[in-house]
Amino acid sequence: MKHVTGKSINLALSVRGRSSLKAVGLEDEVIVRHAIPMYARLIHDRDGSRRPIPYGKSDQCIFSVGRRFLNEVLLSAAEKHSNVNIHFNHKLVTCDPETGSMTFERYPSKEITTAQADLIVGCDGAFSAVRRQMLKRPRFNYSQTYIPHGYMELTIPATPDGQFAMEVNYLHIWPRDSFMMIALPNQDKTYTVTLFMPYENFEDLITPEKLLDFFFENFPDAIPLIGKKNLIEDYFRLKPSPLISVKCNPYHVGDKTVIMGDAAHAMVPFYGQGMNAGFEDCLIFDELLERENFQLARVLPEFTLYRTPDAEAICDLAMYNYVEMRHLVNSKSFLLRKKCDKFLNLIFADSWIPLYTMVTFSKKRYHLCVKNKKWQDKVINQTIWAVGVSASVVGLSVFAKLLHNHPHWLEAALESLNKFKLSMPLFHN
Ligand SMILES: Cc1cnn(-c2ccc(OCc3ccccc3)c(C(=O)O)c2)c1-c1ccc(Cl)c(F)c1
Repeated sequence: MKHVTGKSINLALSVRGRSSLKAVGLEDEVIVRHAIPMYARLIHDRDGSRRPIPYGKSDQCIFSVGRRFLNEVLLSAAEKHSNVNIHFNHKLVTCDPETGSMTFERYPSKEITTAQADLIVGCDGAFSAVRRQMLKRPRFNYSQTYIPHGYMELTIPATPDGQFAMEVNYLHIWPRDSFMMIALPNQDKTYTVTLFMPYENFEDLITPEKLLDFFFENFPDAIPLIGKKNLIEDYFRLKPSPLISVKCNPYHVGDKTVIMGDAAHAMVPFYGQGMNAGFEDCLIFDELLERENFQLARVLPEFTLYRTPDAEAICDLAMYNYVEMRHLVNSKSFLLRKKCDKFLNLIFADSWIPLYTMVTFSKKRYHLCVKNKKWQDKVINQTIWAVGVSASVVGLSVFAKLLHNHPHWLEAALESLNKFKLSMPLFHN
């Protein structure tokens, strides 16, 4: 698979994305025919040990799907509709979001062609050409953040006998402080490995020796899996891709233009929700079309109003995870975090659900996941505080009762304290 800079080779599909595929009758084709379920994380430690942490019940899994396969399935399904015309190799050069006029440059002829739309739906990614035109309009809010980390995709080939080189139904994670690496399985028995690292670290690894030393120190078990030759060739052939988070508002212009997916809310990949959020945009937009009887003048502003809090919440959660995960210096801290999550969920059952579980394995609106998490934290803190206070009260009353029943214990304690003070020159005033 040729690496296209900035486009990950495989993606994590979870329940939100599945629901959108189901709505267009493609869930089985993607899930049954192609996707590889990952029922747990497999945390790789520096010493080469691996520990699985299941996502939860057996039906709670995320799926690894290939971008190319997904594109092919979606395009094939779209072109089956007689009213769909697909024009490849047409780059949108500019558009007028208010009138729906569009100008394209054809590749490779560079011929300019125009078109007029009743509705422009801009799903053209984090560096959207449609959004660029919206940006020129008054009262269009926009913010973007490049994080110091970049990412590079490497490959773990299949074994000589054509099998997966690692355990297959896992999301492989190597948590290493500010370096993070993950691997998702592909249908061709390879793994796509994504190395997340500050650009300055990528820039430090300028020779094969430095690269191998770095991997030997941080990801020793990955060297034989990727292969030294492949690692060196891929690493120096590719360039790290930037990671950007984009928020903007509104997502529409009048009844003529709407943006969705990364064009509307690009997020850093540390929640594995980018594609799921974009697919969920489509489902929500479709439901609004039905509900408002295709009145675009109502549907578009409603889409902005409804979707903005959720899109911004998941952008914030992904950035929050980016910060959090860098403090998981090794697998033990990652494991501890997840064990705490599991313990609290066991103790507080349905009133305490790990945030990752709410986001990944439910369709609860993203902003309500955050709201619920804040409520959960408040309840936990209050519960722990109450347990702490009552334990102290109980402890003190037991202590007072003991002293009441054995007054000589207090005399003996005070006498030995005096002796200790006399023996310590520090206490002499
Ligand atoms: C592609 C994909 C799909 N889901 N996730 C994901 C993300 C976060 C997770 O935990 C957050 C957390 C763990 C421990 C402490 C705080 C937060 C978990 C998990 O719990 O398994 C899984 C990723 C992913 C993407 C990039 C990196 Cl670097 C990564 F490690 C995983």
